[in-house]
Amino acid sequence: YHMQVNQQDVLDVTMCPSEHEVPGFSLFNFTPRKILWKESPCFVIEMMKDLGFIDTFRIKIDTLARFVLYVKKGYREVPYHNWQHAFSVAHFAYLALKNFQLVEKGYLSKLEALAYFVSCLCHDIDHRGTTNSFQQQSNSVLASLYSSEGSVMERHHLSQTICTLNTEGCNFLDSLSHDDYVKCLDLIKDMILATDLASHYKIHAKQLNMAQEGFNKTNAQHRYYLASLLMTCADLSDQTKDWTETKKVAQLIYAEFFAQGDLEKKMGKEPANMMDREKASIPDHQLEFLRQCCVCIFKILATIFPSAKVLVNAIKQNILCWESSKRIFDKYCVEGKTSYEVLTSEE
Ligand SMILES: Cc1nc2ccc(C(=O)NCC(C)C)cc2n2c(-c3cc(OC(C)(C)C)ccc3Cl)nnc12
Ligand SMILES: [Mg+2]
Ligand SMILES: [Zn+2]
Repeated sequence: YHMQVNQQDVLDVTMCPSEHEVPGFSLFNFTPRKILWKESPCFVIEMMKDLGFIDTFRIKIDTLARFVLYVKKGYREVPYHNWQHAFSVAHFAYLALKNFQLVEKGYLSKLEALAYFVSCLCHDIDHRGTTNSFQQQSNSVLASLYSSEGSVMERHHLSQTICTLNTEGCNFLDSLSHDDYVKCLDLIKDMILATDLASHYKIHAKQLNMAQEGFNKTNAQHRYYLASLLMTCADLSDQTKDWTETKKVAQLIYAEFFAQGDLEKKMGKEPANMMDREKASIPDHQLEFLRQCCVCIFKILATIFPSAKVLVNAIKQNILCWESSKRIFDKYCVEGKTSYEVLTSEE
């Protein structure tokens, strides 16, 4: 596991000009996918500087730069679960930390805030563009490693994160006290494992009544539920942006899902409808996912942080857009086009 990151790349990132004042960068409606690939490592450093992590944890910039470059290289060029997804998820963590004032108001400790941002950046490292159930079905190496504990992919993302930290010259956490270091890795473990959809469904009800009871900062369970909620919100943050962004992201997600479905057919398996490019009805599936999964999660967030109401409204706006585009899909699908052809053709 020694992909080379060359010294010049590290220097470029450490010297990145701080005049990265992109208008609206710290607003919820900013779309991080517009940041250039080449410049994204610089923006990660800028965000961490802005969040005060560099000073608080005495982080060496060249070590951090090397870590970020290795993490970026650790992502594969799959349609959705790539570095651009990781960067956009970390950007949402930055927005949440700043706009909800998570540390200032005592919702997260400084260490939890650092763990949250780093977990978002690393939460899908080395994703292959296939689901946990596909790991079992295909008897992948990862399934043999982790299927007894579940959350197969998430355990792999965690292990890749630890490996990257232990790579020569990459451990930017090495100035933390021993206790803080152990605590930080524990938090990263909980946070990355929280991004497994199955884990989310297990604790969703508990997160709901935590929000209704009122978040209690001294309750360790509440702090765990909040950290998990912040991870899933970050992972789904594409859905809180404008319709053009949401539609673009849907094209990427289904490119991945249908590639898996094609693989499953080659393996003689029957893919789920959602993975089958011939059978999937994208608007219906997205409407279900937004109504069943996204809206609920962000409503809980908005119960704790009223300023997150704008995110719920953005998702509701996207639901309306999927409903109106459903009529167009239905018309074209009658003419024999697949859902995906309509999604990728209509401008
Ligand atoms: C736009 C959008 N549509 C989706 C439609 C279906 C599914 C899906 O996995 N269905 C279950 C089947 C595969 C067994 C996920 C979707 N999805 C996610 C997503 C969220 C995840 O997990 C958290 C963050 C915990 C919810 C984990 C992975 C992914 Cl890809 N992100 N955006 C989307
Ligand atoms: Mg994931
Ligand atoms: Zn993700």
